[in-house]
Amino acid sequence: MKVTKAEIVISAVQPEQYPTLQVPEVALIGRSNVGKSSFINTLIHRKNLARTSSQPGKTQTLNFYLINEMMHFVDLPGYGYAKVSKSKREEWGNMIETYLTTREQLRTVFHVIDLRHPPSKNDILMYEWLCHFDIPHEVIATKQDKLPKTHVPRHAKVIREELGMPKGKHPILFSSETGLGKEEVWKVIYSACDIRPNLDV
Ligand SMILES: Nc1nc2c(ncn2[C@@H]2O[C@H](COP(=O)(O)OP(=O)(O)OP(=O)(O)O)[C@@H](O)[C@H]2O)c(=O)[nH]1
Ligand SMILES: [Mg+2]
Repeated sequence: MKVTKAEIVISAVQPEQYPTLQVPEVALIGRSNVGKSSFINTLIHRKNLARTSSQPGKTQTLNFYLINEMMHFVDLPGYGYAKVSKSKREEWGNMIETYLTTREQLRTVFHVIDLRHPPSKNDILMYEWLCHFDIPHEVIATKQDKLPKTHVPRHAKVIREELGMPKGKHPILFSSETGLGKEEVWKVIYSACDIRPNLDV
């Protein structure tokens, strides 16, 4: 996709603040600091439109980005960051759950997991939760660039097995550093959102 226009629409905490524009949406979910905001920047070729940080807990609201005036990326706060207070974590959990279970124009969720490590307990719970609520989702195994190439297949297999992904499904290998997986992700978006690329990259 050639992204000619990308802008933040709103940082929302309440459903009343969600954009009213009727365009298909894809959302990013995953552990704090796993690389959700970086994933968005990589897909749209922007350095830091979605704010990133080496400190976990950077994204604290539901951030809606409008792309080419035809779709939204929705960046969600991360889960599983121990240093965030219990009440904040509950608040974020409710915010995420409300969005994921009520947003009609949500077409798919990218569930981002760190390829270097086996999925955490929270990763597994989130995966099961998405399956339980029948929310369309794809697993993204990111930070591929941080692993020696020969280790990649073994790590991808651990993620598949620990999550209990069904036969024929596999995590999409991704790197925000090298752009690996970008084309595969855009294909998922075209299909889920029923949009056509203006120009392939
Ligand atoms: N090497 C490498 N670093 C990455 C990759 N993706 C993200 N990072 C780094 O990981 C850190 C966290 O990235 P973010 O995109 O801010 O993570 P996040 O999931 O949005 O984090 P929260 O908003 O805190 O939940 C940053 O220092 C990024 O530069 C990747 O694919 N490869
Ligand atoms: Mg973030």
